[in-house]
Formats: sequence, C-alpha cells, structure tokens
Amino acid sequence: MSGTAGSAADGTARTTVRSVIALGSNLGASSDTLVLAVADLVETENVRLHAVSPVVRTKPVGGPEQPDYLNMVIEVETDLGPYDLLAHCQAVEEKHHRRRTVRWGPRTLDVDIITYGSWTSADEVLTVPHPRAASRAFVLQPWAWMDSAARLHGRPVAELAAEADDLAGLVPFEGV
Ligand SMILES: Nc1ncnc2c1ncn2[C@@H]1O[C@H](COP(=O)(O)OP(=O)(O)OP(=O)(O)O)[C@@H](O)[C@H]1O
Ligand SMILES: Nc1nc2c(c(=O)[nH]1)N=C(CO)CN2
Repeated sequence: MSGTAGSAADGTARTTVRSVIALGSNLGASSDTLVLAVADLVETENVRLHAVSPVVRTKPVGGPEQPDYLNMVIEVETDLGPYDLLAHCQAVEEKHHRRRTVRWGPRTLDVDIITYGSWTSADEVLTVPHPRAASRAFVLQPWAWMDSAARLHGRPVAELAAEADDLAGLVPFEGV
C-alpha cells in the first residue's frame, strides 16, 4: 500500500492515502442525495475531503431501462484501510436506502472506490482500481474536470474519457 506516514492521536503510526470515490444516483432526489452522501462520507475524521468534481447527468450504462443518473467523483484523504473504507462507503449507501436487486439497476445511491493510493487488488470483494472505471465516462469525465493531471492505468483520465462509449450521453448538471 502507498501513502505517507502520519501519526494518530494515540501516537501510533498511521498511513494516509488519497482515494478517488465515485457516486451515482438515479432514484429519488438524486441531487440532494449526492450532496448529503458526500457530507456523510467525510463526516468521520478519518476521511477528509480533498477535491470535488462537477455533477454530471448521464445516460444509464447497462442494466434495464431506467432513468438518467447524476454522477460525480470526489477525492478524499483517508487513514482508513481499503476494506474499512469500503465498509464506510457501503454504510453511506445503506443510509440512503440503497437496495441491491437488479445488477446495474436503478439505485438511490451507489458509492464505488475507484482508486486507493497506488494500492491494487484483484479481490472480488474490493477490486482496485475499480475494474470498469477505465471505460466509464460517467466516472472519468467528472474526474478529469476535478483533476486535470489524473491518470489511470498509466493514461490520462481525460484521454480515457474521450474514448469512452458513454461520453456522448453526458452533460454537466445545471440543477433541477
Ligand atoms: N472498487 C470497488 N468499489 C465498490 N465495490 C466494489 C469494488 N470492488 C468490488 N466491489 C464489490 O462489488 C459489489 C457490488 O457492488 P455494487 O452493487 O455497487 O455494483 P454495481 O454498482 O451494481 O456495479 P459496478 O461494480 O459495475 O459499479 C460490492 O458488494 C463490493 O464488495
Ligand atoms: N450512467 C450511469 N450508468 C450506470 C451507473 C452510473 O452510476 N451511471 N452505475 C452502474 C453500476 O454501478 C451502471 N450504470
């Protein structure tokens, strides 16, 4: 795992890592849900907000016929290990009434870990970088707008976004 060593309040060594997290919603009051979910994610002192992307409206990729999504990404600095960060993200999904029914089906809130420092994992419980992020404009484009220097799998995220099939269905979200 990569990161810079820090020091916890109890004096124990701690590792601080930057992580990119993607959020999506296409059920309920999606715009409000995204704002509240970001606040929930950084409510703990172990997860601090570093950067926020614009919100985009996107056509659904995969799954059944369903409403358009609102998507965004954030970058956080965290002292949580990767599996604790996943549990934290899933707790925030639960708080916003996420139900897992249909694969790629509509949801009030989806929170995915896209990167966790330079740490990689092929575990199906937590695959990092997220296995489908490199082909998803709904992740890549807001990420590129948030951080123009961002790279994924060694390539500029803006370049990956330009190649993604779903880019044509993405527009900046201007409000309700
Ligand atoms: N990087 C990751 N971020 C979030 N969940 C992950 C990640 N890698 C693996 N998972 C696992 O994926 C499982 C299914 O997640 P979820 O229901 O959010 O999938 P999905 O959003 O429908 O599809 P997709 O994974 O294509 O975005 C979770 O229970 C989690 O353990
Ligand atoms: N536009 C869009 N499409 C999706 C999304 C999403 O967040 N936005 N999430 C999915 C499963 O994670 C599947 N398809």
